[in-house]
Amino acid sequence: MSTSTARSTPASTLITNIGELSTQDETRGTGSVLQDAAVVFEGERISWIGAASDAPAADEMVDAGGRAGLPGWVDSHTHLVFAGDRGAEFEARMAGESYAAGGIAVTTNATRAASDYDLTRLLLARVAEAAAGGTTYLETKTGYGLNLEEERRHARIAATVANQVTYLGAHLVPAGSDADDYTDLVCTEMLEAVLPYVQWADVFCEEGAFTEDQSRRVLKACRDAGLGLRVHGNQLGHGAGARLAVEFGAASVDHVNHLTDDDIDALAGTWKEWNADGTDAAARVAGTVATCLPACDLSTRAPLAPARKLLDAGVQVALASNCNPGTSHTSSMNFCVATAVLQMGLTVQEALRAATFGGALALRVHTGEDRDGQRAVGSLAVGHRADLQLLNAPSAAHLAYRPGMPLTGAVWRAGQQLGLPAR
Ligand SMILES: N=CN[C@@H](CCC(=O)O)C(=O)O
Ligand SMILES: [Zn+2]
Repeated sequence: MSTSTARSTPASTLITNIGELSTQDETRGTGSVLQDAAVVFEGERISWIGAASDAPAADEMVDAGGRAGLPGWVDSHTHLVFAGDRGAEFEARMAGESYAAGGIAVTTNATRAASDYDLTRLLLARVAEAAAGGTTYLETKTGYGLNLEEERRHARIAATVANQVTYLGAHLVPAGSDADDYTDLVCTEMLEAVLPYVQWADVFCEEGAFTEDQSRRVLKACRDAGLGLRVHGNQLGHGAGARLAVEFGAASVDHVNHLTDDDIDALAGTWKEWNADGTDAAARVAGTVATCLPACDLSTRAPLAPARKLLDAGVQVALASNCNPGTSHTSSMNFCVATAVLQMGLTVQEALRAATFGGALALRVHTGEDRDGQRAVGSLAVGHRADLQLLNAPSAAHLAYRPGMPLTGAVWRAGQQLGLPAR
């Protein structure tokens, strides 16, 4: 992600006197939360982590003053390439209307009418807003273009700003199109047009959007084209989304509000090897992450996704903002974490993990180098990307203990401290 708010970077930075450091580093096991800790960055990478009393010297020293530190948020599900406003639709929903996929068309009209300049400006502003809230790595999607030229344009613009881009041509069948003809287009020329810009493909498998059969065609064509897969599924009702995600080895199924026990078992099955005793942490093969979107659940008055049940079944969970103008007009991961703790039954550390390591797992950047040659994100360990946030609080529990308070105190992305808006 690039914004103009980054400050110049010293060769090395020591952040010391961190009262509580939630590393989310799996290899530390139960010792992943350090007290009185310090971290050293060299360029974009973490070069040292440990007790503040043992910390080496660095070119620059930041005294955290006992505040809490944690990885930057990894937001693995957003729709930030859009223009227009759907506040009236939201207000009608709060007055009793229910959410339907058809609202997507309103944003499609407004987005098609926006220039490249305006869409880029809007996207940059949204990414900067997310970064000011502690998000240091994010995915975004196409899906408001819904014709070949517009989907290509949105993918191209997204790729200039987001860390990873997902092709969601199969978001809605545009008005006046035959569903099967449109699905064919998504699977052929449109797919070819977006390929230079995207790493992932997604399909909205839901009543009012794409059927199981159409979704299967999209997933197959996109997999054959070499894209990683994800699915918008089980948002509005019990559907085929989670099942298809497992069948196709998708990296995530997102929303998951309406899951049967069989769906949960199928998702858990993809994590069997990961969860087996004695598997080396670095060598484990990731399964299908269940991505929960609490801000969306609240904004659509949907039943909250069963994050607790999923975790208890052994499924890896991510929390993401789903920032979009229809169902979740917020990029606040602090809000998602607070909701997951207060309403979805997660512990503080489980929610932090889902919003950092879980998102990285869903984007397959939890370990090693990502597709752009960048480093692992979502956890703090030597060699990982230096993405860290300090809270204006002594512990991360304050995110849920003081919900809605402006707790993001300082953010580093790839070793660069971001200039946060003054309060
Ligand atoms: N569910 C499908 N897509 C978006 C909503 C899109 C819209 O209504 O504009 C979502 O993830 O919630
Ligand atoms: Zn979405």
